[in-house]
Amino acid sequence: MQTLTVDLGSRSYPIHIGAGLLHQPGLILPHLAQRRVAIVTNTTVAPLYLQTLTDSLALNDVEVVPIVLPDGEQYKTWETLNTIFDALLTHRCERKTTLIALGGGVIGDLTGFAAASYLRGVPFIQIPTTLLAQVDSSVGGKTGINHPLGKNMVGAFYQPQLVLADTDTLKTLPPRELSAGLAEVIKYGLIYDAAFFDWLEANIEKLRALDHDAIAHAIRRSCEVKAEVVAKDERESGLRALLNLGHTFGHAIESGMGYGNWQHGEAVAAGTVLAADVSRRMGLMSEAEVERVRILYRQAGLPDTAPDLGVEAYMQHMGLDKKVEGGRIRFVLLRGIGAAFVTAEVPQADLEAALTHYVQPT
Ligand SMILES: NC(=O)c1ccc[n+]([C@@H]2O[C@H](COP(=O)([O-])OP(=O)(O)OC[C@H]3O[C@@H](n4cnc5c(N)ncnc54)[C@H](O)[C@@H]3O)[C@@H](O)[C@H]2O)c1
Ligand SMILES: O=C(O)C(=O)C[C@@H](O)[C@H](O)[C@H](O)COP(=O)(O)O
Ligand SMILES: [Zn+2]
Repeated sequence: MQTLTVDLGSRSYPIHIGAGLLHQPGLILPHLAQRRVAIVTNTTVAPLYLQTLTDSLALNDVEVVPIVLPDGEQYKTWETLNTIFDALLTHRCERKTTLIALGGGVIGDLTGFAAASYLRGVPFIQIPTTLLAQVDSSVGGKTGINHPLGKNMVGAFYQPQLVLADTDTLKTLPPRELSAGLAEVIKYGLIYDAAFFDWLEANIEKLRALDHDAIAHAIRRSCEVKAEVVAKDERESGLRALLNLGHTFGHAIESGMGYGNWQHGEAVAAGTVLAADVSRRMGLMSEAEVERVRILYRQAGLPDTAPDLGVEAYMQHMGLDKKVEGGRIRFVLLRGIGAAFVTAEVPQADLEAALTHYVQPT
C-alpha cells in the first residue's frame, strides 16, 4: 500500500492506494466518529462490492445503512440527492454518522455534496472504484450535481476524511470506463509533468492491460499532482483551474450531447484536443505536439475529435462555465506539453476554427 497526504492543515487527509484495501477495515475505523455509517453506492457497484465492505465493517461492530442509487451521469441531480437525504433521515443518521461513497465519480460527487449539506455537514469517506475516481474525483473536495443548463453547477468544496483506493476494484471495470479514467491521467502529464506524459506514451498498453505496477504508478503520480495543486489552491482562485484543462469544451460536450451519452473522460479528451488546437493556432504549441496528444488519446481508447454541436451551441454552453469572469470565458491552454495556463485572450477566429476542424458529425 502507498499513502499520500492532502495537506490542508487541520483538514488534511490520507489517500491510501493498494490492492485488497476493501478487506482492511482497520484503515477506515480510526476515521469514524461513531460505529454507524451510511454507504452510498449504485445498482452496478452494489452487487460487486457492497457486501464485502459491509461484512468487513460489521466484523468490527460497525452498523451499515446501505443507500443504493440508480447508475448514471443522468442521475447526478437534485432529485437523486434528495433520495439520499430521505434515506439518511428515515434511518435517523446523525451528525457523527459518516457517509461513505462507494463507486465512481458520480457517486463521489453526489455523496460529498450530501455530506456537505446534511445536518449542515457530516463526515465522509471516499472509496473510489473507477480509475477516474481513483486518480481525480475522490481527491480535492469538489462535490456537486449537474443542472440541465450546465455540469456541476450546484455544489460545495467539502473535503473527505479519507480516500481509500482499492486497485483490485479496477478488475471489474469495463474497458470504456478504464479509458475514461486515462483521460484525466493524461491531463496531469499535459498540465504539470512532461516526463510523466513521456512515461504514459511508453506505457499506455500496459495501463490498458491493467498491469499492476503501471496502474499503481499512474494512480500515485496523478494523486501526487492533484494533492499538490489542491494543497496550494483549495478553492480554485488560481493554480487549481489548470485541472480544468479540456473541461470548458468537455462540459459543453457532456451537457450538449445529454448527460451520460459521452463519458466525462471522453468529453475531456475531445475537449483537450480542441484546447491544444486553439493553443497551436495562437502559436503556443507545435502541430507535432498536438499530434502527440491525439495519438496518445487514440492509443488510450479515447476520442480525438469532438461532436459537431455547432459553434453557437458550444459558445452558449461554455458561457456558463464556472471560470467565466465578467462575462468572458477563460480557457486553460497549453504552452507545449507539460505547461498550462489560463487566459481569456482567445481570438474568436481561433476558437471557431478549432470547433470546425476537430469535430465529427454527432
Ligand atoms: N469532484 C471532482 O473533482 C471530479 C473530478 C473528475 C470527474 N468528476 C465527475 O466524476 C464523474 C465521472 O466519474 P466516472 O468516470 O467514475 O463515472 P461513473 O461514476 O459514472 O462510473 C462509470 C461507470 O462505472 C461503473 N463502475 C464503477 N465502479 C465500477 C467497478 N469497479 N466495476 C464495474 N463498474 C464500475 C459505474 O456504475 C458507472 O456505470 C462525472 O460526473 C464528473 O463530472 C468529478
Ligand atoms: O478538481 C478540480 O479542480 C478539477 O477541475 C478536476 C476535474 O477533473 C473535474 O472534472 C471537476 O469536477 C471539474 O470542476 P468544475 O469546477 O469545472 O465543475
Ligand atoms: Zn474532470
